[in-house]
Amino acid sequence: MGGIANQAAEQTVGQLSETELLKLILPRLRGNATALLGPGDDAAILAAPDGRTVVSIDTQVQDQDFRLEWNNGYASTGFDVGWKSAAQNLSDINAMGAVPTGLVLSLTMPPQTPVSWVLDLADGLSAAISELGADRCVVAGGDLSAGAELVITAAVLGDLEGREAVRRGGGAPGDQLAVAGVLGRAAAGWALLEGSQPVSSLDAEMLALIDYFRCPRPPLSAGPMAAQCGATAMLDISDGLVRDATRLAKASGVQIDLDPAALGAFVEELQPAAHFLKQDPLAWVLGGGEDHGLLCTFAADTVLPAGFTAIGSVRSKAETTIAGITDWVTVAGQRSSTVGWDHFAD
Ligand SMILES: Nc1ncnc2c1ncn2[C@@H]1O[C@H](COP(=O)(O)OP(=O)(O)O)[C@@H](O)[C@H]1O
Ligand SMILES: Cc1ncc(C[n+]2csc(CCOP(=O)(O)OP(=O)(O)O)c2C)c(N)n1
Ligand SMILES: [Mg+2]
Repeated sequence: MGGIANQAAEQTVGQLSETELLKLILPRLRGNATALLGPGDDAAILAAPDGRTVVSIDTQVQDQDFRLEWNNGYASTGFDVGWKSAAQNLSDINAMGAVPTGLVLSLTMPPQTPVSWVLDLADGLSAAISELGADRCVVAGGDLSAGAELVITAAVLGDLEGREAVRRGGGAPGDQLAVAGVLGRAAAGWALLEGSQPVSSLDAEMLALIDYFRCPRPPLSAGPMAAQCGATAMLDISDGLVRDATRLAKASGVQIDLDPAALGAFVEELQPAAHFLKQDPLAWVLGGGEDHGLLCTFAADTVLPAGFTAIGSVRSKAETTIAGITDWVTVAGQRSSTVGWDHFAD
């Protein structure tokens, strides 16, 4: 069987039937006894012990979210894209205070895609689910199609385990603003990939930043823990700290001021890469998406759970507006020059 699989791995997806391709992919997708019915029928069946189901979906499109050839010579592997697909989806479940229970995967591929690239994608997806600690998450099924470019979509389900979900709109004046996970590393990695210095010339520290862009590590236990500790609002940072903090501020009707001193450790570790690329590391920390950290507000008297760092304050929108501050999010009271990622903006 291994011999046949190896032979197929040298082929392109256009040389196989859907059934043959699925036969190769399915054993690599993480299965789990918690699925009442896994891949193979018209739909899968998962248990929903809480009675409520949390659901989210995220897509990656070739040349919009990853490149098969980056400017610095690196080629995104199937593993990278599979890992990120899982990570970005699991992160949205985490950000509600829930635990991922199931994921479905849709792959649109040009016929010339190597089978080995797709199998690598299945391995990356499964590795992220395991290594990030989504122990209850099963890959329940998916879909295959052909198209002009690679499009990878995953939808994920989650279980609140009896907790209340933490939404974006519960932040209140006087709350502490805190973050779990990292800020700016994926943006630095992305800048290196788009830069003109060949990947072969980068040192280990810079390669580690590219690794973080390729395979982000959302802090998956932090969401349920924050929910348990009474987080008043929460979301994951996918499009950049300032943009996502603005979403939280608008939903909560509050004004957020970020403390640059509290962001210092995140900025500091990016200094060598920033120096190398002649870019501003604070812009990566404020505007960089794709790290999938968690941004939370907690009441002033809440002891921050392990893994969270205070990075700013939450004020009354009405009061700050009267004081002449029009922005939902400021940095040390000033307008941020960095806004973050938007697929439809330039
Ligand atoms: N095409 C769509 N149809 C319906 N709802 C959408 C669509 N795109 C985004 N949304 C919803 O808008 C909200 C914001 O989306 P998005 O910014 O992608 O969330 P996130 O950054 O958490 O992944 C989410 O609740 C999402 O479900
Ligand atoms: C080729 C390429 N260009 C640009 C980017 C940068 N980028 C793409 S999506 C994104 C933000 C997060 O993705 P999105 O689909 O908005 O996730 P969501 O907010 O829906 O979770 C960023 C910073 C990239 N990863 N690859
Ligand atoms: Mg999100």
